[in-house]
Amino acid sequence: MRSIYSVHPEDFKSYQTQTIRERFLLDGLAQPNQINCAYTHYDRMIVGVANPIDQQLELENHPNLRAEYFLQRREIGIINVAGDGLVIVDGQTYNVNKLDCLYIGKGVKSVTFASAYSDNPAVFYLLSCPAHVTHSTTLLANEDAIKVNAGGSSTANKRVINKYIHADGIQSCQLVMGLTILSEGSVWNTMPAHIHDRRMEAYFYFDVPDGQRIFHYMGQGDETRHIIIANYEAVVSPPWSIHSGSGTASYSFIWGMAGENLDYTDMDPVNIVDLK
Ligand SMILES: O=C[C@H](O)[C@@H](O)CC(=O)C(=O)O
Ligand SMILES: [Zn+2]
Repeated sequence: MRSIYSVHPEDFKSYQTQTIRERFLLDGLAQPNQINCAYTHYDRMIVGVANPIDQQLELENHPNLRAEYFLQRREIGIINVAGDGLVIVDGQTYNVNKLDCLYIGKGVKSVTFASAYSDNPAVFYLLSCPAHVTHSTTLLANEDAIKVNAGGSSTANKRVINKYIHADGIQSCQLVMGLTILSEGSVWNTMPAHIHDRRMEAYFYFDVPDGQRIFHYMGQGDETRHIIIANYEAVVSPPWSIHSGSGTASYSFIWGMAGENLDYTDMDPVNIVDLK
């Protein structure tokens, strides 16, 4: 499992493209019949993708965790972004289809991923952070997620924010997770931008059309940089950084956070005119 270490904002100012990509971009996670995870030192969040095709994939323990099994001291949120999928949790099977979310609490010993159809396989995005108590394993279908309309077409940022794991949704220790779907013709996410020094965040872009890319902006509000991101790639946002993107076409992304609180709305906005 690849490790991503924390970066100081003063050091970040001197980074060129390649260093920004090495320190923050999580590419190559989605591989057929594999689970690939990265261990970040941002709130110890693990970011991963399980892409079962014609095999079941077991979430394996990792030496970094110094645990008896993956979820001994962790919780995990799972969102499927592709074909119909199954997640087997200590022997119980959950149907997790596109845009559905499954939360699994601390103490579960066995988590297995499978696709319902090998010719239209599931792609499960995973976020796992340390947990101190057990919250119930909970499946939330997309239609039952809280939806918030944001932005507008005149500013090319009309989108729907779907909240799954948060203070008023699926209960967790520190994980907050959901996804945002851009309307056709809208390309800007999270603009106006914000930071939240209390929580790290990771974005995972999906439904990016072939041949299109996302310009993802990061850095302190007056020292922004960008990296260009493809479908099924994730990017880590340090607590001091904005996280915002504009696509060359419409797209969707999963956001997820861990840290001090579970209040989705706890953000410190950066005015558009103050960005540099
Ligand atoms: O802290 C919250 C996150 O950055 C995202 O949920 C923002 C987002 O989905 C959007 O504005 O489109
Ligand atoms: Zn945020």
